[in-house]
Amino acid sequence: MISTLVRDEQTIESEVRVEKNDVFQAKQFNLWYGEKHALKDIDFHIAENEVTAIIGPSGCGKSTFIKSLNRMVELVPTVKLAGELLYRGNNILDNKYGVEELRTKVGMVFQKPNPFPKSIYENVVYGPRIHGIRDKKILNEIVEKSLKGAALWDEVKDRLNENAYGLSGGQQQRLCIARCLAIEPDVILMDEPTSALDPISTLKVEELVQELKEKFSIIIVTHNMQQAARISDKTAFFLNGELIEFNKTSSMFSNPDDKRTEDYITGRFG
Ligand SMILES: Nc1ncnc2c1ncn2[C@@H]1O[C@H](COP(=O)(O)OP(=O)(O)OP(=O)(O)O)[C@@H](O)[C@H]1O
Repeated sequence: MISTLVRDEQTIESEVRVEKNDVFQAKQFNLWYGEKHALKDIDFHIAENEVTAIIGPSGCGKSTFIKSLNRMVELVPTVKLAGELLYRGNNILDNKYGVEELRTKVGMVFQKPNPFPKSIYENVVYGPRIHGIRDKKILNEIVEKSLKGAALWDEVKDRLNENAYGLSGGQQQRLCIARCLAIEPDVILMDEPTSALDPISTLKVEELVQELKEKFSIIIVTHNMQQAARISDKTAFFLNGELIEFNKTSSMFSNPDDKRTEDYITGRFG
């Protein structure tokens, strides 16, 4: 009987902890904005080549959490951090860890498309140029590969020198994804990337996310629970700065472990 229980426990554990490497692990991670305790004792692991969705009501700490993963959150002067955030096994909160290097590995796409007021071409080569790539042939290859990766190439290949502001909102967001791919990241953070897009553009970005996870690990904040259910492998539910539940998306949406998760996903609050 005992051995059955032990085996069952292991099976439950392995449901989430499948045999893949973790890209990120949070260990007792805490964050304060001044006196405001915005993230509380977060223990969490994010597997590679998966889509991890972060859901929860407004103000629960979703954006704060993903902005911690590339240390962007530290741009807020009042921020205090405690605990550990491991990227590929190294604690990124360690003073010795280079933020620049981290940001070449962990790219980010924001809620509102934010292309630079430059040509489509210049937007994509911006990051590689900063990293010292000058060879025109290599830059051209990066542009084609990144735009293809972001499912935008066919729509823009004949207008690469036009200003990015001339693209539609959905195209601009895919350009921002291409700009992110151009630095060859390992992880892509997406903070509500479709909330400013129409349904067709949203669908394109969702399909793209499914393709991108073959090569990258994706962490996506979304207010849209149907979207989390459609595109993610695992889902984390945050509430008031706490990680309430983290599970396979199919399990969380069909049979949540915690009553608060159930209340949220069935629309009783939020
Ligand atoms: N720069 C800041 N200074 C002070 N408090 C902040 C700051 N940014 C966020 N907060 C607070 O931290 C908490 C978490 O905010 P966060 O933006 O991470 O929530 P969220 O879940 O992403 O919300 P939303 O879904 O509305 O974007 C909130 O109470 C918010 O008011």
